[in-house]
Amino acid sequence: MSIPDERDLVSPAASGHGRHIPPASLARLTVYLRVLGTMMTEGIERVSSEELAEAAGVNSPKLRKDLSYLGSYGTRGVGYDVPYLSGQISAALGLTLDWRVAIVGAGHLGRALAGYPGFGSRGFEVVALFDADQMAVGQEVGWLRISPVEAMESILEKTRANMAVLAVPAEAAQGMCDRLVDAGITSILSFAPVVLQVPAEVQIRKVDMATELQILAYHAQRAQVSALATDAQARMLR
Ligand SMILES: NC(=O)c1ccc[n+]([C@@H]2O[C@H](COP(=O)([O-])OP(=O)(O)OC[C@H]3O[C@@H](n4cnc5c(N)ncnc54)[C@H](O)[C@@H]3O)[C@@H](O)[C@H]2O)c1
Repeated sequence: MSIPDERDLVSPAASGHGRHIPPASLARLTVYLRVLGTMMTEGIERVSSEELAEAAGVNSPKLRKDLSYLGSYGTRGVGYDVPYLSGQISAALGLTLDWRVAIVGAGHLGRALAGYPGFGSRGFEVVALFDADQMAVGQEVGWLRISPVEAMESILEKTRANMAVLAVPAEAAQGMCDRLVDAGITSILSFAPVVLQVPAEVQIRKVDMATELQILAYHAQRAQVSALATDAQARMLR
């Protein structure tokens, strides 16, 4: 993901509890939600913060801090009610809303996203897929048919899309973003490697795998340096 900024924070209204949720906590909340979902399918009704933290791969003080943003503190000795906590996180993340996603750009990425069956169970229904290439228009991807971008506004209205994913080349991204905004879309996820300008009321997130890889490389290099330093220290003490 791109470097977090103010826009990466959930608005007080969206958090449902009047507090901003920092981006790192927000990311972990989605992990807790997935873990709680698995617990519910296994019929688990209560979970301690230690158990939930372990299943999510975090420490329990961090988990308790994250959940405190929702006003959820659990009950000492009893833990958290699994379905209730899951509902609370879903509400804070806005997942109780009906998210209907349109994908703009049906190339490698757009088709892979449109064909992925895992979004529905996480609350996101892909309702339309657009492309500017007449050769692509009409082709089927999963259960969707690629629509011509010329008809985007009317199809967005007809499908009641309220979220969009931009998977077009960088040079087409701002123009398509403007059209989405003009059509009333206020939540946009962009894969295009450009900075997009949107009005303040529009939420935009950028997915940048190259940035993620650079961050990963930085941490891997730090871990290597620190392992070498520990080695050298151990040799000196021998
Ligand atoms: N963030 C990441 O990690 C990541 C990874 C891969 C690709 N990307 C970016 O995602 C975008 C898509 O990548 P891809 O590999 O799918 O490219 P692609 O060339 O396979 O697909 C792009 C598609 O967009 C269509 N298109 C062009 N202009 C359009 C317009 N105005 N309206 C609608 N459709 C239009 C093209 O016809 C094509 O089908 C690119 O900007 C790429 O740089 C980002």
